[in-house]
Amino acid sequence: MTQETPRPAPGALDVRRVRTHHLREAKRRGEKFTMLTCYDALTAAIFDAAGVDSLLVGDSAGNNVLGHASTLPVTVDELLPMCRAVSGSVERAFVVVDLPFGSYEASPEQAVATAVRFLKEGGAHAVKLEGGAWFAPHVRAMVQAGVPVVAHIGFTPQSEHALGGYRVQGRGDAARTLVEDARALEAAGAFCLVMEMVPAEAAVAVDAALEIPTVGIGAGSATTGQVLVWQDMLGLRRGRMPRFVRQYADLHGVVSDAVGRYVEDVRSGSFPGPEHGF
Ligand SMILES: Nc1nc(=O)c2c([nH]1)NC[C@@H]1CN(c3ccc(C(=O)N[C@@H](CCC(=O)O)C(=O)O)cc3)CN21
Ligand SMILES: CC(C)C(=O)C(=O)O
Ligand SMILES: [Mg+2]
Repeated sequence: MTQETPRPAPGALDVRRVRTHHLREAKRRGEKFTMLTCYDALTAAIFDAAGVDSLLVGDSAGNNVLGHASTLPVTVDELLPMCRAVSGSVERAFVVVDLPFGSYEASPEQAVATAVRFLKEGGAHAVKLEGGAWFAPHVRAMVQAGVPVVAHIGFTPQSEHALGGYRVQGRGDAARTLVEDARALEAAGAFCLVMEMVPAEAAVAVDAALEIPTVGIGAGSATTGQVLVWQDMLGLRRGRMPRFVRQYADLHGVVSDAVGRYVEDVRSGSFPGPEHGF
């Protein structure tokens, strides 16, 4: 006796091109979505084809591409070409770019001007900014200009010196402040909200207080989306991993071995072989 496998109803993210309303729809339907950082064309094409729903051209490029100790030195002019490379290499994924430190804080006008550059010159589909309720006017101005905005609260790396280092935010009573900030950012028009390094219970409270989907990094499993820095989850980056990372591959090992063999082969004269010549 054969039984027909029931075909699952297509999910909210079962689409040819991911858009803001699909991410919102995912939350309503209780479905999850994925986000990975991405800074170049080749990884963008791989992640897009592998089914990642959203790519973040993060200012974490400061640490992971440009060789800085933090995200603070990253500029718009550095992030723009990476953004263009990523947005030009995806067919399906939704591309979000970080507004770099110093490129939006001064005024809603400054935020609009920078965001417009990222959509116009970088091909981004949305921008992300770090901070709470005090940036509601900036969010509103960008949304009015036609820019989809992702908010980012909890540990906000651009404020590491103000926050006193890389620490969990929203412990105890501070969870209420996170909820208030999130509500203000949603009311200002943000369509999505990232929470970084907050206790799982605080993330549950924030997510429950919002209509818009939340994305977590070190924020437990209640958020609709999850985001990781790709060099962390694929084991390319050396050093101690943050607690919130699950490592899915050892690219550092793969690349070290391969490059080591190339060096050996050239030194020994075994590469290039006759088949590599003309
Ligand atoms: N490679 C990389 N991964 C990231 O996740 C990341 C960046 N770079 N650059 C920008 C920000 C900075 N972020 C980070 C980086 C490190 C920790 C970290 O080391 N956390 C430790 C200590 C936490 C604590 O002391 O409470 C951890 O174990 O999670 C956290 C957030 C997240 N972002
Ligand atoms: C860690 C994520 C959320 C980020 O902002 C980045 O990669 O820059
Ligand atoms: Mg960032």
